[in-house]
Parts: sequence; structure tokens; C-alpha cells
Amino acid sequence: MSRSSRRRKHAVSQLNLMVVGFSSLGKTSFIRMLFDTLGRLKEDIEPPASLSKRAETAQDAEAARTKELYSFTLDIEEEGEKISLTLVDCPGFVRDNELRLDVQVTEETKVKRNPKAQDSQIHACLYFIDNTNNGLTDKDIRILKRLTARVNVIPIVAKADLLTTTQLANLKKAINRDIKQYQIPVFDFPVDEEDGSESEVVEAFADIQTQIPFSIIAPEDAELTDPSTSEKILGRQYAWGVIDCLNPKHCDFVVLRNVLLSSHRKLFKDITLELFYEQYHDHQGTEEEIDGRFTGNLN
Ligand SMILES: Nc1nc2c(ncn2[C@@H]2O[C@H](COP(=O)(O)OP(=O)(O)OP(=O)(O)O)[C@@H](O)[C@H]2O)c(=O)[nH]1
Repeated sequence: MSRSSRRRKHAVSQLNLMVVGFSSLGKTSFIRMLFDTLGRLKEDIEPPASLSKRAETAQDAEAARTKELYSFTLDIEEEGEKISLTLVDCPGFVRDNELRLDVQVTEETKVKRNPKAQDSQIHACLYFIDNTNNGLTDKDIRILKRLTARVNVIPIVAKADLLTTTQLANLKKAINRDIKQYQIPVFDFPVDEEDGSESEVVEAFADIQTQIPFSIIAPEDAELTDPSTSEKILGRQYAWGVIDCLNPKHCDFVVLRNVLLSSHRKLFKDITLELFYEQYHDHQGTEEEIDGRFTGNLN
């Protein structure tokens, strides 16, 4: 094996993901589910304390609220590639407090910048949308415009178990309508039929685009068994049946996980470097001009 291929084999790719959105939409639960489904290289790694604070009742919701931004890094392996994955969980935006909202969005899109540390930039930001609204609110639009100028943004509808199939389809349609109408450049999944890709690859990517915004269902704490297979699952139990959070028929988690960690990981990183990072270099100057870089200190 040549020295360069040996180096490639042992190379570790850095990936930094962030979750953002209003309070109580399921951001921490998503990170917990991702953590639980990762092929971690060191199994004994404990999740941060904030991840174990669950809120299954209204009473403990306040205690479990993410109070300040935190991040943690895991060494994982995905399809034979080693990845150093940093997950960043942000406190939820508070509705009805305009002033705090503005301060918070600025804080979260701001950075302790280290222009040389490209690998500490956020490569993809998952923006959680409230599924009780009929599309994007004015505040979502304002926040998304700011975020999309600075980072790859992927819209998410969490707690999809609370919607029927028709309600979810209508909500997705309404969100996509608003994204188009307000010209919000969320990440879109390129389909380039000219590039000689296998037609299955083109089809798979086109399919991903139709799933945006991705729907997520996070599991409850209790151990559940799939009644049809008797296997343990990450799920939610209802009077009328059991949801398997990893079943693509129930939600888009598995597709999203694959997009983030595998199929589009490199693209997120390339765009971050080429577009957002270059923008930063082109605009070196005042604090305001560069206030959006997600580089530097992730702690
Ligand atoms: N029904 C349902 N409830 C969920 C789901 N995901 C999370 N929850 C519940 O929603 C509540 C809030 O979840 P969190 O993950 O703490 O939400 P968050 O967005 O991190 O909240 P903040 O810390 O306030 O920003 C908890 O009671 C969760 O159990 C889901 O997929 N379905």
C-alpha cells in the first residue's frame, strides 16, 4: 500500500453539525437519537449530561430545557470511514420575546473566529420547524434568512408522530411554498443528470429532494419491541400501535442520517469551504461583516 493511500485509509474526516430552532421542538431528542444510532469507535463514551435530561412530562420540561449552547465530539465510523463528529445543541429560541430572539440568533450565528481553523466551522445546521404552524412563521423566515447566508441549512419537521400522513404532506408542501416564496436558500440536493452518474444515484438524490423538510420522530425512553418481529426498537408506543423511528415509512430519520454522515457529507464540507468560508475571506473587515462565521470555538 502506498504511503498516500495508507494516509487516506487512516485519515479522519471532521464533521460539525448544529441543531437550531424554537424551544421544545425536539432538538435535544434528535441529538440523543443520533448518538444512540452511531457506530461509535469507543463504545464506552458517555453522552453529555444534558442529553440524559429527558422531559416526558410537562413538569420536568423546564428542567430539561437546553439552557446554553454545548457541543461534544465523537469518533465514529460510517461506511468504513472514520469521522470525528461534533454535535452542537443550541438553546431553543423563546417565542414572544423579540429582543431576546434577536440577541440569541446573533449569538448563535456568531463566533469566536479562527480563520485558520476551517474544520471548526459548522458544516450543516438543522433548523427545526414547529409542526403546529401552517408553514413558516415571520420569525422562522427572519431566522432562516440569516442562517442560510452563513451555513448549509436543512429544514426539519420534528415530532412527526403528532401529524397524520396527510397533515405532514400538507405541512411539507406549505414549508416548501414559503421557502420558495421568500427565496430562502436552504440546502438543496443537486440532481445533475449530465454528470454521468448512474441513473439510480440520480433517482435517489431526486427522491431526497422531495422529502425536504425531513420529518423526524424521536423515541421515548421506554424499551419497546416491534410486535411483528419481536425485535427491540427505538420507538414510541401509542394505543393504536408502535412507531419505529428507524423505519423510513414512519419518518425520514434514516435518510437524513445517511445524507449527513455519508452521501452528502463531502458536499456540505466543500460548500462550507468554497462558499461560506471564502465569503468570510472576501469580507474580512468589520465585526458586522463577518459576524456570521460559525468557525472557532464550539465549546
Ligand atoms: N411526540 C413526540 N414528542 C417528542 C419528540 N421528540 C421530542 N419530544 C418531546 O418534546 C419535548 C421537548 O423535547 P426536546 O428534545 O427537549 O426539545 P428541544 O428542542 O431540545 O427543547 P429546548 O431545550 O427547549 O430548546 C420533550 O418532552 C420530548 O420528549 C417526538 O418525536 N415526538
